[in-house]
Amino acid sequence: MHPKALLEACSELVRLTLKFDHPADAIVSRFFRDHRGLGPRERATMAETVYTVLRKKQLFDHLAPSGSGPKERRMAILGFYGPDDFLRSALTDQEKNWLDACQKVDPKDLMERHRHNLPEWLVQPLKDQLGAEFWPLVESFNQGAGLDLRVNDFKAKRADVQKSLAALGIKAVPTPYSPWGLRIAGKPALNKTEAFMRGEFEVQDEGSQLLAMLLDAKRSEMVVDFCAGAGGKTLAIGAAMRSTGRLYAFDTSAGRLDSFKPRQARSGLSNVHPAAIAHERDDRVKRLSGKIDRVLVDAPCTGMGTLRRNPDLKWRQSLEGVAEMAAKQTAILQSASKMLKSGGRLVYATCSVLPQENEDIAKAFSEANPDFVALPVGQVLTELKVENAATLCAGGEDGQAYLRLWPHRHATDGFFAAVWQKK
Ligand SMILES: C[S@@+](CC[C@H](N)C(=O)[O-])C[C@H]1O[C@@H](n2cnc3c(N)ncnc32)[C@H](O)[C@@H]1O
Repeated sequence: MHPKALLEACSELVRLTLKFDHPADAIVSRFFRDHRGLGPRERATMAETVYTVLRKKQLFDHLAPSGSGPKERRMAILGFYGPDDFLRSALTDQEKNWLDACQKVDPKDLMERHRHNLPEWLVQPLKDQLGAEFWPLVESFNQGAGLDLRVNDFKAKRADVQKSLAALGIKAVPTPYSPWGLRIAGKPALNKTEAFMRGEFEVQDEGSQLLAMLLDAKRSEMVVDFCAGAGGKTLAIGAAMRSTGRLYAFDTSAGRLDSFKPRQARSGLSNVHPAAIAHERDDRVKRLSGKIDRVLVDAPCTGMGTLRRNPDLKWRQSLEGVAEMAAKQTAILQSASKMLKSGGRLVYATCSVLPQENEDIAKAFSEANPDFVALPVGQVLTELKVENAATLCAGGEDGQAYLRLWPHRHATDGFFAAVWQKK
């Protein structure tokens, strides 16, 4: 594609995503579906350009007014993902001069908000938790996420999947904490590989794998994945149960559960029972009251731990949104906990880094439910033989109360988990 046409296409996609009326990944996928003639390289340039604009929006909003032409074009120029000379061949002389001036700006001369590119309401809670580590976190949010796989150990061994990928020239190394994980170099296409089609692995962040591990589901148990979505963690739990017992995958979104079907078929698991529920007090939930061994609540959340992948979320969320989410999380956790039998395990998890969705919810649950004993996550992970478990945790007197994963520390998304046992 001619550089001018590619820059135009990037500008159009930037215009569409900056409306913030739908998630950026959905807008990008739809655009590519509607423009089937775009090749893989053009798609990669366009997607990365859009994501750079979303990551650095505050800085680009600051630099754009000194340029000319439509704003989305100026944003696309600033965020363009590709060689500088290729970009410049698409620009007018005026634009080239403006870009020169922008590229000469010394970051040290910028205001803090133009360097961290985060909404104000998100800055203080992060600084309060991280202190000087706030800037390494900002850096990692701007770098994009890596690619992790979870080997389906019901079907294959991690070392064998690693070998079969190596035979295709795909470099994979074991993840540091999850015994099921492989970390892939680069972003190779994996879903056409035979190992994938045989159901030997799924793409899953190492952090998500650790959340599923915390449930520690065993053969022949009755288990509920309360917010199963497209079933990423359901598959990990079902494999841990060796396809025995009963694993209910609940979600209020029938559409998400539908996307689980092909994944379940590949996985070879026959113990999973997906079911759409109307809300957390659905009759299906009530019927299981006191009957379940383990419940995972992978709660809907603001996704503020996933800004490496979903940078648009920070612009589509607000403090009011966080408060609404917290009310929903409290209600879901309370309702889901009713299903547990005596001695059963409850895991509450989010992919948020905000205490309002994490520690605050967990503490309030513990206070309101004295029949649930909080288990220190550091101890649970150590029992599961996860290496350096203590470094994955925070909170409580010894810093071991909760799972607390951070992109800049653990190379995972930001995750939280709390674990309880019902008396
Ligand atoms: C964080 S996502 C789950 C991701 C999923 N566990 C996975 O590993 O792929 C949260 C899910 O909660 C679902 N949800 C929202 N409200 C719910 C409710 N009241 N009861 C059950 N699920 C709900 C959403 O549809 C969404 O799929």
